[in-house]
Amino acid sequence: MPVQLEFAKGHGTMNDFVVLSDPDGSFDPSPAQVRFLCDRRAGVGADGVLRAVPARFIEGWAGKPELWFMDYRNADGSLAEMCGNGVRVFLVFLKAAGLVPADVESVTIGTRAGVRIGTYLPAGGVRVWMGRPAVEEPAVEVSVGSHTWRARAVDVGNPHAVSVVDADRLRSLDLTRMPAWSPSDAFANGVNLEFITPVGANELRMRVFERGVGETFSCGTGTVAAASAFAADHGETEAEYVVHVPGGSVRVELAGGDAYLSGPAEIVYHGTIVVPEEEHRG
Ligand SMILES: N[C@@H](CCC[C@H](N)C(=O)O)C(=O)O
Repeated sequence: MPVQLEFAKGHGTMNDFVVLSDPDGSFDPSPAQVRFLCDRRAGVGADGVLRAVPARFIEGWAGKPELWFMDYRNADGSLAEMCGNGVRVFLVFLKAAGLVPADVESVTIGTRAGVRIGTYLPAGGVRVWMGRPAVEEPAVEVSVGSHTWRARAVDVGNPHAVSVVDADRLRSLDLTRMPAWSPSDAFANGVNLEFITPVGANELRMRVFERGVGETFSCGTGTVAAASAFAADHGETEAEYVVHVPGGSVRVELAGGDAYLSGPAEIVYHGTIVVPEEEHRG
């Protein structure tokens, strides 16, 4: 049966999401329903879906059952462990929807990568504790067209591979198709691919090809991966970077092995949509 849903549309540095409130765990969208919601022509249009659901409804969740869980899906219907821009938008949504007290300063949420803690910033936006990224030596290769770079694999709860490229190349990269990586079995579950170039003291510019989406205007976990890889290249463990992406800028702090991501997030409209049960294209 088709389902009528209320939704919010939000974004963080133009990485955009359909946000759903599901307090009684009654709407677990199928991959086809996620694809419909994210379809920019036939549906709402977004890079992913964020479902706010109490963690007790998530199979396998071993943490506190009363937490709000950010159930994230990519636009192609696949599940991902984490979404950095999504956490900020999720926190803004929780407050706007009255799902957390209006005067709360920080919220701990569940994700498939574990808990994350977001703090509302006085000037707007959210700062998120992003866990402890695991950075590998540059042992994989990533290719776009005829160009190949060594890349570091970085685990930010979800998988990333970060390549440093020169500024002209960054501008002209063709990310309309998924870049290739080698060895081909390096990322059994796929990977998000970041391309970065330094643009000033502690400033990076980044483009990204996201697993399950394609090129997006921003990827929060990707910016944390980029900062972590760049810091590792320079033997730094304590560092702070502004990362510029096509959709804006975010700040990444690395301190004692922990990473923090700060940036804007907003809900831009609300709506109602009837979601078909099955694939909507014939
Ligand atoms: N845009 C997100 C990352 C979303 C998940 C990613 N595509 C994956 O499959 O791991 C972010 O802001 O981190």
